[in-house]
Amino acid sequence: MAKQYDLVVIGAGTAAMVAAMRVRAAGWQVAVIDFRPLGGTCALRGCDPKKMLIAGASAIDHVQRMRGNGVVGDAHIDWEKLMAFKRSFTDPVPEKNAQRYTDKGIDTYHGRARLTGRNSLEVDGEALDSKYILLASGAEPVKLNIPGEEYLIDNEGFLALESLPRRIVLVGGGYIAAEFSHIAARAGANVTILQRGDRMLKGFDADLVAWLMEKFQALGIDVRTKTSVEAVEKIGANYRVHASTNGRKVTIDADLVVHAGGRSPDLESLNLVAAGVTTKNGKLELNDYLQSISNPAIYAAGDVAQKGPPLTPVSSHDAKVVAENLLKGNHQRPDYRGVPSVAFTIPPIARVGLLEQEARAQGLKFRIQSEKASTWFTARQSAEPVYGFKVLVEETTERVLGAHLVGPNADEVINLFALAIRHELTAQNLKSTIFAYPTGASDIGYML
Ligand SMILES: Cc1cc2nc3c(=O)[nH]c(=O)nc-3n(C[C@H](O)[C@H](O)[C@H](O)COP(=O)(O)OP(=O)(O)OC[C@H]3O[C@@H](n4cnc5c(N)ncnc54)[C@H](O)[C@@H]3O)c2cc1C
Ligand SMILES: NC(=O)c1ccc[n+]([C@@H]2O[C@H](COP(=O)([O-])OP(=O)(O)OC[C@H]3O[C@@H](n4cnc5c(N)ncnc54)[C@H](O)[C@@H]3O)[C@@H](O)[C@H]2O)c1
Repeated sequence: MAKQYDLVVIGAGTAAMVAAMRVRAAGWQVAVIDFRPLGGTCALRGCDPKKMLIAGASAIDHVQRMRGNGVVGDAHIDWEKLMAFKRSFTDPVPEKNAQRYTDKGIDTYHGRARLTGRNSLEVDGEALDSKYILLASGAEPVKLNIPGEEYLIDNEGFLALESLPRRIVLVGGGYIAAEFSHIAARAGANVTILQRGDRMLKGFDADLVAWLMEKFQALGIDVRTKTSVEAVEKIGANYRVHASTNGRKVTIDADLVVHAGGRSPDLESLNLVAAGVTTKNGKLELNDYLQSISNPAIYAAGDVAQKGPPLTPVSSHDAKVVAENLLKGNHQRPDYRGVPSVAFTIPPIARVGLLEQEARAQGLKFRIQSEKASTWFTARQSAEPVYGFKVLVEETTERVLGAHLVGPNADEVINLFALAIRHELTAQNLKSTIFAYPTGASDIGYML
């Protein structure tokens, strides 16, 4: 007979952990399933390991910026040891997660879950029945549908490299290409980015991205935009990447080719049809409560839901909403106002709220304060000329509509703008706040 649960969660990442813990705390019988080690993308293959490597790359960058300013001597990355530093965080994650689930009385299953009916699924030959099922299965690298696709490694492979090849090609020009290129270049690799779009980091403000590109150039990262990768060929131990740029064919030789061409949920492997869960244009059809419109027993949260931006804090927020709705009936809707996003280049670039073109498209009346602030004290004291901002303030209400930052502290200061947007603070509220000096936040008053 199938084992019975109140909630079975497919996936064991951020969304799964948050939802499972909350529902279990109310006494429900809960299970989580993952075919990978417990922990999810962020902790094992994304945000956290990436940031451990960025720590090494940042140290190199800081030394290089301060060279000639009182810092002497060389610093370089020992990739093997930097990887060991990364593993000091990632290796214990699955065991710690397993322990947390066990301590709370949540069952864990290892294997790929497939839905078998409206309230049932199977994992590794074992049948489970559940009153509710939460899809928290995240996203996977998209199929590029190019010959030689099998030669590319993805984020998981890159973040586990035991040695760093000399010539690296990144396919795509979004978050992953930006971050991985900054790590690899500072560790001594020759990096080429092949980006189909006409610029990198299309989710960020175009002016600020242009300022950041100076850093890519200084690092010797070869960024080729309007360049679409069409095939990857294996030649001996190496690769030849075939691309087209403005109709012209080009080839680039590499020791490693990395997939940075986008991620989307793998809905197919879930066998949604068996559970009567409908999709539209590659997305689950969900109501405002993150519940399937065709099967009320099924909810979704995080990257797989594709309701908010595919970021860790959004997965966590979705999961809290779903847990509330499961425990007390549908009453909470996700609220994605003021979700900040950072690409952890060195220096970082950040955004929250609306881009300039989005605010214009909405017909909003707003003023823009923007400056490349290379001469400001924040830039000077960190010897980092890439520093600038663009802030949009609504004319009638004085609300902050959007904030865009690049340079030192952008990854932290953006959170203050997020606070302002989410809680509808005015520009004057921010301006009149007394921030510690000299910190990144103490520049905010001059950005409004
Ligand atoms: C390289 C990289 C860097 C990133 N950096 C950041 C960052 O700095 N900040 C940020 O906010 N976000 C970042 N992200 C995004 C962030 O990692 C994700 O938004 C977040 O982890 C999604 O969490 P989730 O719980 O929705 O899914 P996941 O954490 O992806 O968990 C889903 C789990 O489901 C499992 N699964 C899938 N299908 C099945 C199945 N059929 N059966 C069983 N298990 C299944 C998968 O193995 C996976 O472990 C990054 C992503 C990547 C790839
Ligand atoms: N710091 C962060 O928050 C962070 C970091 C990494 C990843 N992520 C998450 O992971 C997701 C995936 O990141 P990503 O960088 O892979 O995707 P992305 O969507 O940011 O960028 C992918 C880019 O690849 C290009 N591309 C696709 N196919 C191509 C081809 N054949 N040739 C050339 N270019 C091609 C696309 O035009 C696009 O600009 C992001 O949406 C983000 O939410 C977040």
